[in-house]
Amino acid sequence: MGTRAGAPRQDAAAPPPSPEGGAHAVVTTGLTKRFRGGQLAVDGVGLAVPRGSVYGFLGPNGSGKTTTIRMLLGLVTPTSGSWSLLGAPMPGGLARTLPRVGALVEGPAFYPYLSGEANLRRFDAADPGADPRTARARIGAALDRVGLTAAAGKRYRAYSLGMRQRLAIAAALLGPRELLVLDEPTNGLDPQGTREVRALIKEIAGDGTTVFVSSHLLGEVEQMCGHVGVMRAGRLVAQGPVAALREAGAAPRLRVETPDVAAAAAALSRAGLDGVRPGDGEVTAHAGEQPPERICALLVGEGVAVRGFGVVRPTLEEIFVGLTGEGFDVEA
Ligand SMILES: Nc1ncnc2c1ncn2[C@@H]1O[C@H](COP(=O)(O)OP(=O)(O)OP(=O)(O)O)[C@@H](O)[C@H]1O
Repeated sequence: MGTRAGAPRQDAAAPPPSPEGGAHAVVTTGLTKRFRGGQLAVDGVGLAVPRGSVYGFLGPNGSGKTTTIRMLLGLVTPTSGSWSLLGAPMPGGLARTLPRVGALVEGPAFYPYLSGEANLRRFDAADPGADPRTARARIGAALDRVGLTAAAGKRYRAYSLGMRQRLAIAAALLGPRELLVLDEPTNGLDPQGTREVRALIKEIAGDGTTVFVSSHLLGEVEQMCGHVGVMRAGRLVAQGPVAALREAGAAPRLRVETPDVAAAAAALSRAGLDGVRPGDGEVTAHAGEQPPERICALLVGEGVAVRGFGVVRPTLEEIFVGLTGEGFDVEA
């Protein structure tokens, strides 16, 4: 989609160096929202979003992602807790900080009969903080950033789903942004549109912008994000680099295929292995410190018919299902 390839250009997404330091673009402490009526939507969430990261905010529908995002942007008042954006404590710093934050929470309503460019002009004109004198350059840069320069004059209704969503992201990039917050940006897109948006997010992150992106799709987060925060029923149940979560959650297990399930399970327990789980024609257990070949020899020595033997690591999906207690949609 892009015309990137290193050519110098005015880039709406490239942030200027931030005067406010700090290793994190977003920090929350005990962020909580209880709606009138008693619903505890977000419960003591402590986010730490490293600057420059693509941070996937992952959780099933209804787990509190949108409410958290709305609190970050000052659209919903937290019941308790505190937060900062780009190093500035909120909500006091909202007016000063929000111009450096692009957000796509509920997609902007675009006019079908206007071109993409004309839609952005209207959108920009409605922003009291946007300087009309620089509108043309900023709109041009945003369209370029999302790869819509060639289609700028085309009517919105003729845009594909992916182009429509890229235009919505362009609307969030009408100024230099240090942080881009996207709530389920690929929801409702076809596979091609999903690929376009995912590639765009990676490009924007490549410019140095921190991207905070929510999703209920594990596969999507795995493909796009270096960091992840996992929500379950309003609580943040895990957070960190994807690789570290994978490593921490992926304690290797021994898997023994055998018709003698009960005998194999008993032998593994006697050998001191934890987490022995008999299954259908197989037994698994935590691999522990003992060399697998010794365990295998021990099983054979005890007369267990070993048909297959191996060390397996849980997939990322299995780790997250363990964390959230429910299945994730892994399609992306
Ligand atoms: N304005 C509101 N008033 C009362 N309850 C609400 C309100 N907004 C959200 N909730 C509830 O808070 C919980 C969290 O919703 P939220 O939209 O934040 O979750 P989510 O993870 O973003 O899910 P989804 O992707 O489906 O929007 C849900 O149970 C929802 O019904």
